Amino acid sequence: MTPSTADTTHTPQTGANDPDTADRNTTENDVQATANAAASGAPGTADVIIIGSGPGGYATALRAAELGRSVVLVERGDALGGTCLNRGCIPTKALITTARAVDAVRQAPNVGIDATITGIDFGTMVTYKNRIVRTMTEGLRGLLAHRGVVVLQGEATVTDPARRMVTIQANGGRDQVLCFRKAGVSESCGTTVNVQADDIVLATGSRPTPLPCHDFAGALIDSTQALSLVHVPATATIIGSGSIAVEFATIWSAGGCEVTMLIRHGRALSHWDRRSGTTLTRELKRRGIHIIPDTQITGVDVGVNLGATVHYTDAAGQERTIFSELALTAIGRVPNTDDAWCRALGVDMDDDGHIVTDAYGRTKASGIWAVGDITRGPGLASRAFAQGITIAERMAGHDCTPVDDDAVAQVVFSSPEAATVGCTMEQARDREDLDHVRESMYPMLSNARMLMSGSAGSMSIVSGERREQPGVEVVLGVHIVAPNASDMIGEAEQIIANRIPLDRASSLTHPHPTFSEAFGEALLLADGRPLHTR
Ligand SMILES: Cc1cc2nc3c(=O)[nH]c(=O)nc-3n(C[C@H](O)[C@H](O)[C@H](O)COP(=O)(O)OP(=O)(O)OC[C@H]3O[C@@H](n4cnc5c(N)ncnc54)[C@H](O)[C@@H]3O)c2cc1C
Ligand SMILES: NC(=O)c1ccc[n+]([C@@H]2O[C@H](COP(=O)([O-])OP(=O)(O)OC[C@H]3O[C@@H](n4cnc5c(N)ncnc54)[C@H](O)[C@@H]3O)[C@@H](O)[C@H]2O)c1
Repeated sequence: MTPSTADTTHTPQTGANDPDTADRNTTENDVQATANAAASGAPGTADVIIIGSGPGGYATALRAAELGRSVVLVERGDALGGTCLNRGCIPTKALITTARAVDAVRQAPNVGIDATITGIDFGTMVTYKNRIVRTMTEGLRGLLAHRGVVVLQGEATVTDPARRMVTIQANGGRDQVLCFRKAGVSESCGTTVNVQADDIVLATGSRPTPLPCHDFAGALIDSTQALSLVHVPATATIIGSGSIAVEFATIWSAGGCEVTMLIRHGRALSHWDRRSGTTLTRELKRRGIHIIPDTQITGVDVGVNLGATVHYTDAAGQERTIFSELALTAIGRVPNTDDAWCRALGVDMDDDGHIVTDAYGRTKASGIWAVGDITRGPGLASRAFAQGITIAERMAGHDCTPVDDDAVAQVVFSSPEAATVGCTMEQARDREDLDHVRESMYPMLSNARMLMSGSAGSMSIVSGERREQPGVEVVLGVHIVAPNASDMIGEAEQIIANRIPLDRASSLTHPHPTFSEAFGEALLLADGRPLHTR
């Protein structure tokens, strides 16, 4: 397996042999065989070709290669890892590390440390973020090479869906498609490369949604531009109240920026459970973030070096404006499925442009699969990883468990964190397959570690019975706001996804004294056996 070069000025060399496993040897032999074919001008072949190297694409590639399939992964960007590693999860969390440190210093006097913040060096924050990103993307390149995945750098299009032919063209100012078989070693392999595969996996990801009234321009920026800033803005307006809005409010506010959030509803995370949204909104305000609820954006004025003036109507219907150095639009993302070649694949798409698949990632078109943000469901790296594994195993003929979107946990890495999995009380009440739905609220400050943290929080558990299993109460949803919510939600996800009965889940111990103990106590409370609560 290797790509063929349409202009055969260069014969690709084979990668170094890695004798770790027999499967790897098979793959390397395929590489050699098709490299010879490529030299004679025949089309390159692979068992699987994947378009896009984000979490969905690279997880599929890693698992497919592990299962002994020959894999080509195509990425048009310079770095591997897609949005998550380069413009999403990793850089934001690297910057949030600073926000955590700021919180710790603010809390320091309460625990006997005389500490104040005399300045925040955003340049150092950016260097730190870039170093983390580089380490992760280079690590991914090394891992892919180790598994025998051939990486091509160029713009991919599916040119013949029926034959599963993908054409890769040099892009980004380069006149050659680059081929990586070893980490860090590239070979030029022509301006255009064709690869024919048994299976094509689409993993082209998503991009920020612009405001209906104004595209991104000047000081009206998206999250990618926000991550490229080399200074903290003095003032910023953030439009939206989802994960991106709340995380940038946390980062910039910690860096000394005066942040105003213009939100459509009465609370941040309005599509989450009410208690979490209300608690988090209060905590963000307590940290100095200005939140204006029930607004509707009517226009934005921007100009080079002139900042951004956002026009909106407030809760009373009054026309208002707010001026700031920057305005960040964070109102969701659109799937990258609008290219003509993608529309011509013969796959079904929903009204938002998401590709429709079955539970295993298979589209309507034979041999074409889709993974990650281009499919309908939570736009999360964690989900894309799990989908990628499922697709690779299904393509290899394995019997595997599909991803259950209803049991995918979401975390917002604010201060404090917010985390959710499963359904809210309102959603559970509306479902016809559930009976005896109820909600119990655990008072977070009765947990010792919560008390020590100096932060407020909330935790609620939604439970009920599934009609198919009457008499067995199970956990249906868990919603947490707490400094370590991201660590606690994993346990809740296991309990919900594996449908562990509430009486069994609540009988497990939790190390003492920990934040996770709060979840154990909340389960006991939900099961009608409260210990340290009334
Ligand atoms: C600011 C931000 C923070 C986030 N934080 C988190 C978080 O903390 N936790 C979490 O779980 N999720 C987070 N996410 C979401 C997460 O990043 C995405 O869900 C995830 O990256 C989706 O993976 P993907 O593989 O579907 O697509 P992407 O990661 O978008 O990757 C798609 C790749 O395909 C490439 N591509 C597209 N078209 C072509 C083509 N024609 N040829 C070649 N290559 C192509 C693109 O260059 C890109 O590299 C965050 C997102 C953002 C924006
Ligand atoms: N920690 C994480 O897991 C994390 C962090 C960042 C981003 N992400 C992912 O990235 C994607 C994008 O995040 P996001 O925060 O942009 O989207 P989101 O879907 O989380 O939130 C969008 C917000 O924008 C608001 N909104 C929508 N249209 C609007 C309009 N016209 N005017 C004003 N407000 C409007 C919505 O009410 C909502 O509050 C999501 O899929 C998210 O899961 C995840």
